Amino acid sequence: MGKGRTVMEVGADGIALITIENPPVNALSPHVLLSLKENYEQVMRRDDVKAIVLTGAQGKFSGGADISSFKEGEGESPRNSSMSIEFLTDILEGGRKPSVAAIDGLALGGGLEVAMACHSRISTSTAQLGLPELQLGIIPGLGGTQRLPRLIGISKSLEMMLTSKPIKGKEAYALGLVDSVVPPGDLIKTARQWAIEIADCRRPWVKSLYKTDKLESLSKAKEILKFARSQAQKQSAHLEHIQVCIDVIEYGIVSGPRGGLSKEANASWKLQFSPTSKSLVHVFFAQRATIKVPGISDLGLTPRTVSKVAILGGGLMGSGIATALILSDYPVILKEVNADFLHAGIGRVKENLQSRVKKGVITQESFEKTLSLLTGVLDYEQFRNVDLVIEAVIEKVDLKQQIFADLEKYCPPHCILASNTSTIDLNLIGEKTKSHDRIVGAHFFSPAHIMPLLEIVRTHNTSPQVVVDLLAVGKKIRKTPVVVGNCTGFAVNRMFFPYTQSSLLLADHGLDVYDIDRAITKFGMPMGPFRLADLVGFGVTVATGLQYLQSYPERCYSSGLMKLMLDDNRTGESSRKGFYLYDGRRKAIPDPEIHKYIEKSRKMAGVKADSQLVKLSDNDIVEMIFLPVVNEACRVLDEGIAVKASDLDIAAIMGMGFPAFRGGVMFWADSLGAKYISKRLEEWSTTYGNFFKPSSYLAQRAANGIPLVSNKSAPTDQANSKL
Ligand SMILES: C[C@H](O)CC(=O)SCCNC(=O)CCNC(=O)[C@H](O)C(C)(C)COP(=O)(O)OP(=O)(O)OC[C@H]1O[C@@H](n2cnc3c(N)ncnc32)[C@H](O)[C@@H]1OP(=O)(O)O
Repeated sequence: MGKGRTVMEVGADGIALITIENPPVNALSPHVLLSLKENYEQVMRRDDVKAIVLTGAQGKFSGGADISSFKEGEGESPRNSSMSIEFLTDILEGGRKPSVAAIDGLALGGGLEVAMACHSRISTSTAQLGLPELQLGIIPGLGGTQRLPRLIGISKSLEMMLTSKPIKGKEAYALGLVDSVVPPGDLIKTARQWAIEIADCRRPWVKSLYKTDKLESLSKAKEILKFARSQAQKQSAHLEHIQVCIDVIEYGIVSGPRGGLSKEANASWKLQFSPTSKSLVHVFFAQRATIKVPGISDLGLTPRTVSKVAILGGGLMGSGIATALILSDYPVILKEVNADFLHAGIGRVKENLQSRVKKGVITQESFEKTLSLLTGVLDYEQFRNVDLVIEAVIEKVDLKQQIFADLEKYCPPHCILASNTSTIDLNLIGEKTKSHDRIVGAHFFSPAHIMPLLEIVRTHNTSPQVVVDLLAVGKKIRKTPVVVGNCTGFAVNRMFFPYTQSSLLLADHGLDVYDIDRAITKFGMPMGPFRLADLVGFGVTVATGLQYLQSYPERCYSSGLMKLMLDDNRTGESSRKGFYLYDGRRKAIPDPEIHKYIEKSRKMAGVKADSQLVKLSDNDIVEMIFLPVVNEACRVLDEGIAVKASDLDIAAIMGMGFPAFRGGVMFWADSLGAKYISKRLEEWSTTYGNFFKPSSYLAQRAANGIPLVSNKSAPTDQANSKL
């Protein structure tokens, strides 16, 4: 990110046009803000300037404060307070000359806050306006908590801040956040005219900070804020900054906006250095770094056009993938083996789309249009002009081998041949073909049209062009791709296996499964391992567990617990009986009966209930479950299966539900330190066996006293050499 600047041009009409220039998103770096302040000090002095139009270069107003500079200034006194009060409030908003913001593209965070300090805002209909600071663990720090409620009311402004979702220019106009919506070509001209009219007192000179007409009454305001506070407490108990944001808004309403500004500035500065913000900022950059893959994205390859996609298998995965693709305008051919299966597959796609219509995400009209992109087939006839095939049939090696041999016959030679397998070695799948360079894994997560992660699995033979093509498809369907190497379980499932196994080990050793689920949920996972096993179904978990046992026998804890329950027709949520019992509304109710299975499983494993383990604290439970996950993540990195540690953070957050506010599994591990993790694992391995044995990568880092991940977003040397 460059340091940026603002550029000023004074026209014969007396308008100073100030343009923010800091590609790619015109972020408000300290340089940009300083330069803006200097421009303003100059225009206030110049007699030839009547009014100011503020805009952003390259069709983007501003993407907000420069996130990469957040770590600067820790321990110093707040910089935001002088910016939000002395500059924005006293010079820009309080100055003798009016300012109009001309907004195209983005006005996010600090960008929108600067625009709100202007006396009027003109935007295009497609401009995106929002205050997404909360998603970074901070609160708006340039007056947003005070000006937005005064421009559009508390209810809507709370919604915008709490969801971090931007609104488009048209909606902003309806709410009163912008004063006019014009085509991009008329933006600057209109803003100039508007600024002149304000200066000539032909239009109102509005200071947002002191507007009151949109604010709800004090009693109503308190009611809205109380409700928001209790909702946030229920949904995001770990996230203190949400409560701080609500407090700051309330303070401004009760004590006046000027006091609100100071409180906001201090709180936002402090939050910037909180562990939550550091984690979420790491996640922001880690997510954007997943597409930077050495030996792939640095070759200067251009993605080839993918105009048509074919999917094999209309089950849960295949139909979800088809839904994701047609929703992004890809024409899709869905192949099944018989008319009944095909009918069911298309039915699933329809249901996925219908649920969007019900939620108001798409209209009935766009439902019809989207569905018309899907064609069901029973043979390969229409595969002759597809550019990408995604196989999503059941996990049977011989079936997949036959399918890939057929695909080689029927698809054009340039067509990418992808498999959605979650565990099977891709070399095995492609064994009966000569097309190894175009075979790749496209591992989606269920439900595929909703879950944001796409694991792109490359073998030693997959061509970089194919990976580049798939990265582009992933971007178009709005998935976050993580490029990984080929092995049993790839990255996400490799991390999932020890998660499930350590939970089963603890249960066999006498720990209450409901206590485990509670401790893990308290840590921030959406549900505990046993509730998750019920959701996924024991059949799948037992089958994938076997694959792991075959591939990595030296470090498996093999528990018979789920198999025992499966044999008794307890399959998980689908049979309304798993570790929990389920009523008709999916409520999970603990079942004392499960002790019977645990007793049996314990006997089979030849272990005894351990009085030490039974007394474990919540923190110890979390560590006994997640430190083996960290250990496996270290192996994945060491083997070059993942290119960089930050990719594993994203894979854990988006594929496993690891709490983003902890920064991902490796970022969290670094907060504990390799030495501590290795020591704990070593202790447990002497008592409970090899399952806990620290990997050589971890042990080496611990012994040498270096952080687990020395440079979190830099590729490992091993990754370069092995992939
Ligand atoms: C004081 C204030 O209240 C505090 C704030 O303003 S906090 C900042 C608030 N703003 C935000 O949260 C916006 C964050 N950015 C985004 O959501 C998206 O980047 C966007 C919608 C602006 C653009 O999305 P998109 O076009 O898909 O591009 P995207 O790949 O995300 O970003 C392009 C590049 O700009 C960088 N970038 C985007 N916004 C940035 C920002 N605010 N600061 C620093 N870098 C930023 C990205 O890291 C990326 O860099 P890279 O090319 O080196 O990987």
